[in-house]
Amino acid sequence: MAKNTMEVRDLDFYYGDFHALHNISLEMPANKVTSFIGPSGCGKSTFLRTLNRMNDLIEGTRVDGEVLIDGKNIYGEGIDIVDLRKRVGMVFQHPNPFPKSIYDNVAYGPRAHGLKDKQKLDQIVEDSLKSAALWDEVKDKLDSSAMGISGGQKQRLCIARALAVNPEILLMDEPTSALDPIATAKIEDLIENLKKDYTIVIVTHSMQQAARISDYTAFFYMGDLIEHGATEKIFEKPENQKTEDYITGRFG
Ligand SMILES: Nc1ncnc2c1ncn2[C@@H]1O[C@H](COP(=O)(O)OP(=O)(O)OP(=O)(O)O)[C@@H](O)[C@H]1O
Repeated sequence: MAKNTMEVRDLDFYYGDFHALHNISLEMPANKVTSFIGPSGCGKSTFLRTLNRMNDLIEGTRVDGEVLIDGKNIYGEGIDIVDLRKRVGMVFQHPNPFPKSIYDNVAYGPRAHGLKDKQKLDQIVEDSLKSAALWDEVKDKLDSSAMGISGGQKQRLCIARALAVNPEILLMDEPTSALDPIATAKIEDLIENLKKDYTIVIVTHSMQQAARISDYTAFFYMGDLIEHGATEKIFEKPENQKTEDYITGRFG
């Protein structure tokens, strides 16, 4: 398996008695973008959250099956959740910077992991903001509040914050759905660039977005993974009738 490839095997997920995901198996290759699409409630976000154990925070949930990173099961014995969330970063639908300065938002993770050296922190903040294509816009106001920048800038700041702890995999849950088309285009360009260094998994409501930015697409329906494969194949020659109905707008 290539480094930082994520592979899910026979995964079932339950919210109490509700069986939300049924026997999902899927590989998300390194240095590629994999998109999850499907109608509302089909389980895309739930599945994304199983990939860094965010669902553990919801009471009464249960997971069966395996999620492997470089062959190691994140639900197996001896997994350190703090270390896992460092390796598998997450960006949410609504940009959620902390009510702190731009600098402190990005430095937050490295500091939480014990880094105190100012020079090293400065470098990480600069590198992360550059990687998130935000540096030029904020380099002269790093001490200003993160609450005072635009929505698109906030989302790139959240991406910088995720990158600052040096993850291997980046999960994004509808990262542009709260943004205007220009801010969306910037984030899409950024994703395209980031895949050189990271494995990227994104939930999107926009089929156009999935078609534009992803190498692989997985279509979910009512808790089942119906079909997955190369994005062009899914959009141009789907094998399953449900996939075809969805991408041609017949439902959802
Ligand atoms: N915390 C929860 N407790 C119980 N059921 C939940 C919870 N979160 C989601 N569900 C249910 O699990 C199923 C999958 O939801 P999920 O949010 O993963 O779907 P989705 O495809 O991401 O939807 P959307 O596109 O609307 O965000 C739905 O039936 C939903 O009602």
